[in-house]
Parts: sequence; C-alpha cells; structure tokens
Amino acid sequence: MSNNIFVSSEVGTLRRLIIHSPDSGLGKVVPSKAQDWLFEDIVHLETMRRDEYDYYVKILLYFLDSVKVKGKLKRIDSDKSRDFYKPCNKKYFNSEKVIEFEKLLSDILKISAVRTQLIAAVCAVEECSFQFQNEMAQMPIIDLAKVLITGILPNNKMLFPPIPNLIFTRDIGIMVNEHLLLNKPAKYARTRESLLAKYVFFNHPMFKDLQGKIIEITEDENHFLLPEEEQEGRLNTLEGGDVMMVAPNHLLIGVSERTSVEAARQAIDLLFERNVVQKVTIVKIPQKRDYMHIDTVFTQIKRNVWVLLGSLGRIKEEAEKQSIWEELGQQPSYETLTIKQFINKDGGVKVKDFANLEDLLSSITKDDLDCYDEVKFVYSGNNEFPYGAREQWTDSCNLLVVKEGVAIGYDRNDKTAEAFRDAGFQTIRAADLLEKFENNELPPETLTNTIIMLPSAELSRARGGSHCMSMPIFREML
Ligand SMILES: NC(=[NH2+])NCCC[C@H](N)C(=O)O
Repeated sequence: MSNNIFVSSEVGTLRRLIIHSPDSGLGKVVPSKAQDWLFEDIVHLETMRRDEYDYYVKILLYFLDSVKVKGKLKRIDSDKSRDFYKPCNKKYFNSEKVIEFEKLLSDILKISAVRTQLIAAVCAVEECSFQFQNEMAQMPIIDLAKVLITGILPNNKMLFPPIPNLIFTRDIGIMVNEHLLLNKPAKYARTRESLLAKYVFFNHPMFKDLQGKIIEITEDENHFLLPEEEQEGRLNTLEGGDVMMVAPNHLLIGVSERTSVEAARQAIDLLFERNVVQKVTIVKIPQKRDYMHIDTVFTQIKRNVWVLLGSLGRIKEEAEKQSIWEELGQQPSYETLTIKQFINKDGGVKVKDFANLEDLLSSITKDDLDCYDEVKFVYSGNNEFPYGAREQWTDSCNLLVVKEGVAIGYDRNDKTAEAFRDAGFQTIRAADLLEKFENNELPPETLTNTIIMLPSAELSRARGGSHCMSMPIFREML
C-alpha cells in the first residue's frame, strides 16, 4: 500500500477523498445550455453552496479530519463570506484528507513546464486564440486555476464554457487497489475535466507513487480508419460512475449510456494483464439518461446491505404479476440487465452469468467479502409505485459510505429513508448530526447504521448524489 493512496472496497472506512465545491461556472448555466451541460435545470449557486454542499464538507471533515472543524462550527457558519471553503483564502480548511481538486490544480500550475503544457492543451481543446493563450500564461496561478475550471476571466469575460459537472469527482477516475483507472468521457461537456485530471494525477507530488500505475483507456487503432459516420457512437468511453471497486479481488464495470463495451473490454484486458484484480463483472444497464452510470441505480452501504432500484432488480413477484399482462401483449415496466463475470484464474478467463442484480450483489457479499450475514436490499422509494423511479432520479441509490454502515444521502428521498429505517438504520439530518458532534453528544467514531440526510433541493438538479460527488483515494482495508 503506497502513500495512503489505495482503495479496495466501497465500504471500508474512508480516510481521504477528492472533492470539488460548486464553482462560479455552475452559476453560469443558462436554460438553453442546461441539457448540453448535462443538467436538467439551472441551479441557485448560493443556496447550493451555503445550505447544501457546505454541509457535505463539514460532515466529511468531521469524519476524516475533525481538527479542522471540531468546536469551530459556530465561527465558520457565522462568516458570511464563506472564506473557510475557498481554496485561495487564508482561512481555507486546507485538508490533506478532504482534498479540493482546485487546490491540486493550482499546485501543479506552479510547475512552469506543466503550466505551459496544460494551457496549450486546454486552449487546443477549447479552440482559444493564441492571444488568449499568451494572456493565460501571464496570469497569477490562483486566477489561472479558476479560469481553467470556470472558463471565466476575473473581469467576467467567458473564454470557454464552464465544466459544471466537475463537482462529480467520482467520474474523473477510480482507484482500483493501488492503481488508478482514468476516465475517457462520453460527453463532450466533460472533456476538459478529464484533461485537467490527467495533468493532476501525472504531475502532483501527492501522486508520485501512482506513477506507473495509472491506467488510461485509448481508442483502438482500427477506429481511426473508420468513416466518420461509423466512428460516432463507437468510441471507447468510460466514466468513473460506472466503475465500482467492490472487493480487493473484484471490480464492477457498468456498460451504459456513458461506458462502452469496447472500453470495458479494454479495461478488463489491462487489469488482468497487470493482475490488479482477478474478477471483473460487466453490468449492462439500459442506455438511458435516468440511469447514466451504474452508481445511479445501486450502491453499497455495508458488506451485506445494498440500496438499489427495484425495477432493475429481481422483483420476482412483480414480474410474475406482470407476466399475465405481457401475455395480453402489454410491455413489461421492469427492465432486464445483462450481467457477465470474467474470472482470471489458472492462466485462463472463465465467464459466469448472473440472472439478476440481487444475485450478483449477494455473491459479492458472500464470495468476495466473506460475509455470511443475511444480505439486505433497500429499494429506492421502498419499491412503491411511482416512488422508486422518482427517488432514483434524485439519487436515492447513490450514497457515499464514510464508514461501514454510515452513509451520506439526500434528504428528499422520503420513501427510501423509510425503507432504510425498516432495514434497521437511523436517519438523521446533516445539521442535527453536526450539532450533536459539536455538543460532544455523539463522537463520529461511535456512529453505526446511520443514513445522514444532506439538504439537496439544488444539488439534485445537477443529477448526481454524494457517491458521484466523491473520489475516494484512500479507504481502510475491510
Ligand atoms: N457518477 C455519477 N453518477 N455522476 C453523475 C454525473 C451527473 C452529471 N450531470 C452528468 O450527467 O454527467
């Protein structure tokens, strides 16, 4: 295990992660561009920051780096300028555990050769004039980092579009044990994010031990010879939300709206070649905006507890009921998944099929995590029509585990919260939990079986939950 950069599960105690707080580019989304920029709506930036995301940061700091916040929340909250949350500010929390992407970017921009290369690369992608490229080279580092992220100059001129989805740091790459699998985004709106991320991971001293262990997805050489109309839609793309490190030996890869079969294949070959994991399971979900990545339809909460969308799961009884209607020519309202597991063993690769998601998740619990407690499934919207679909759309299945059984979710998914309570979890609002922490009523280490409810009216409009808003780089081994 190198330099505290290692992830071998979804539920081991979280020790370090990369986040990105909503930047001013998010406040520049206009209705006509919202869909192109992968939002369904425009957001109110101040509310999103102050009343929602800042709570996420406080909770993360309490669990991962409590000295930064413990006993200080009254003072932090009373500062209207939010200096504590601004990476360039003297009062910035500057944690080595809850790490801001903008901070990492400004660190590497201090290296002059990297700065020159990165400015040129961004200007090429964004088709900037040579004059702007030269102007950017003269900017103070802090301003430059902001411009590269927001696309907006200090005088408010927009040089290129913002990258509002950078708050979803999950999608830039995934730690697979000691390796990092970088993404290759399917959507143009996310191209600059992965370019910036690549520079950060290859150049920041924090990741020096990762060198030689970064895996990149590339196009197959035959691709370049295809006529343009055939090239489109056949790109090798892979986004972090489709990759889940569920056990030291086992990686899940979703094939989805964003991740292609070809990219998944390439990832399997590279991972097996380097012996990074011994099992990769491909979970093919319907190519739909609602589902975009596998982590929008299921995540893990404990070794033996999973939250998922029922209409993609087994729902046997439901299926049986519906078969009567199908016989009468009706379309079923559940969708099928294809699940194929590739096992690299004894010099060959064996393939195994799973009939449904629950069977796969149960097998992970038992066969990979050696847990023989009853496997529990918490269904989005408590599987009540039509709340399953409604709450999945607002990220009921997309939770971030801070320690086994303790996860951060959105407060608006009431029926899913009910399902969690039925499964033996307590649910608590982020603000109430922070108050208990501050009053020493409850040390974070003692918390078990709890879903922390983050305010989410604005955040959920960006179409991602706390799982998407996190890139874990260090979790304790289970
Ligand atoms: N891992 C995830 N599910 N990320 C969600 C990303 C949401 C973002 N608006 C997009 O469409 O790209």
